[in-house]
Amino acid sequence: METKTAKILDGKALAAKIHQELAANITELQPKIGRPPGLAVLMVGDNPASAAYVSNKEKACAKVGITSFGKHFPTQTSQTELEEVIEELNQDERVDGILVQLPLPNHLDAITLLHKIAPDKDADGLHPVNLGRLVRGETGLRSCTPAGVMRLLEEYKIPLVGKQAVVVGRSILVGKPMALMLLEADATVTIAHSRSQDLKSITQNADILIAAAGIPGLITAQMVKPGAVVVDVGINRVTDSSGKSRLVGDIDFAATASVAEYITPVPGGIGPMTVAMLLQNTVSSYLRATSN
Ligand SMILES: Nc1nc(=O)c2c([nH]1)NC[C@@H]1CN(c3ccc(C(=O)N[C@@H](CCC(=O)O)C(=O)O)cc3)C=[N+]21
Repeated sequence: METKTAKILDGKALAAKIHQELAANITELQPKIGRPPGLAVLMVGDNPASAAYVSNKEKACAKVGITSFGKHFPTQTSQTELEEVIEELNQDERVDGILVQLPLPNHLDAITLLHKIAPDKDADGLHPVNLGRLVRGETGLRSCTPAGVMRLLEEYKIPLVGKQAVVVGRSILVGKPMALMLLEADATVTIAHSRSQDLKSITQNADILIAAAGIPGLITAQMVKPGAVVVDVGINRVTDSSGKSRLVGDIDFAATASVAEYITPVPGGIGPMTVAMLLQNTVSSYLRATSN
């Protein structure tokens, strides 16, 4: 019997292309504007995963010509101190984007902190003003991970109008804004989550299935409709039987690849797209800040 294999939605390649386009834009604009775009990345504490992500973001900035203002604070840093730093960055004309790396240490209130970021410098697109703009279909900074998913689907010309899209996960970071963006693109959207009954019967209807629950192996091949487009937003570090650590998504990739028409890999799928959208948001803020 012939076994089919899904085509790969290559986020890593598209992210590289977007980086090149942004770099070319910046090279052209910088002499006219008189300064490069700037992104401030605030990290608190020494969570090794966060440190690795932050360092990736800073490297990506350097590659495209965005100045990164890295601010690394000790774990005990107070809420007031961080709020003051954000206030200064809001006023700093060299800074177009501000990002607070999550998760934060427990004594800090992430929500209150994110509220302090000037909405037009909210490179992560997580400020309530930007989420509200998304609800209303207004222009604004869009959350990076779901924006990266949409950009990747667009690149491969995946039809969305009238299609059944199922988002598994309802976080503020991914699930909720993802559902809104799919709705904006005229898909018929269902949000499933940890309390959903009979998850399989829901996912089996999906023409477009987005897994964003953060649970390794949650989506098995039996849960996927043949010919579906499957997007894996999960980034889970697991230790395999030989004791080696590796990244896996929420989807059983090997088995699902023989059922789906398209699939995103982990790594090399949505992770790099998230970083590309962060840089793109920073450049849009730069254009807006300098165009008047
Ligand atoms: N304020 C804030 N904004 C975020 O966007 C944010 C955050 N906090 N906290 C943590 C999560 C996680 N996240 C990732 C982004 C890219 C990759 C990525 O590029 N991953 C590579 C692999 C990297 C590796 O090998 O470790 C890939 O999937 O190919 C992963 C994870 C952004 N986050």
